[in-house]
Amino acid sequence: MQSHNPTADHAIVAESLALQLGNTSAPVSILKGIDLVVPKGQTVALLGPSGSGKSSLMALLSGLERASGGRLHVAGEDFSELSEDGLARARRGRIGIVLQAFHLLPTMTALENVATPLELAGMDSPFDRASSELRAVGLDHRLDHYPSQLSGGEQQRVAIARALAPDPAILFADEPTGNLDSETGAQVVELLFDRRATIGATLFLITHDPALADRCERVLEMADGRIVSDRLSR
Ligand SMILES: Nc1ncnc2c1ncn2[C@@H]1O[C@H](COP(=O)(O)OP(=O)(O)OP(=O)(O)O)[C@@H](O)[C@H]1O
Repeated sequence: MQSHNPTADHAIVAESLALQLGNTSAPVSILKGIDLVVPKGQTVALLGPSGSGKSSLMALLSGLERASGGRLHVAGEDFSELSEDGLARARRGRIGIVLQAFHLLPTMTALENVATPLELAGMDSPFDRASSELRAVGLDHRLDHYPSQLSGGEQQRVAIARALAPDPAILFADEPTGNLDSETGAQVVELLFDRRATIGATLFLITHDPALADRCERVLEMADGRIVSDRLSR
């Protein structure tokens, strides 16, 4: 008989997740036991004061950093069992990440910025796929432009296209509008939610903006390394 694996039904299952930094003689406890279950396809906003641990939690959940303790399953993979290399492989294609600073490679065009990770992940027709995702974010006329030739809003749209082109199970976004003016930020948010809905990815979004948080189905709040509030917003 096949055993039922509850972690496969969820995008994220974290149990007593902990993160300590600093050296062993003077460890600093950054995350102090996070328990969190996120169903597939849910949109989750993470709020909390500066220094409360939001980016650190996202770094663990997205596989950018390893936890110091606890268990973590993400998109059906046991992240707690993986080495750094294993995490990098597990992230590929499963997880998309959009950060406040767009992190595009300056020597590559918009098209190359989106296509190269697809190529590295061994996906078919990376350039066709990249240009179709860039078209979906309204940048078909900017494919051959370098990041320095694009506005902030356009650069963030390239970053969104890069994150979504592999069809990830989970999209993580850390203050994705933090470097944009409010009108451009609002357009980028529309696009992010629209594209996410089209591919059905789970969304995990860090924001300081309560209005943006309310667009998500669920709102978590952190304080001092812990989740202190967890509510459904609609
Ligand atoms: N590499 C590090 N070494 C030591 N302490 C760190 C390190 N990175 C983060 N911290 C500390 O961990 C705590 C949580 O930081 P984190 O960046 O996760 O908070 P945050 O809620 O995302 O803050 P913000 O909203 O300002 O981005 C902070 O007290 C920070 O100083």
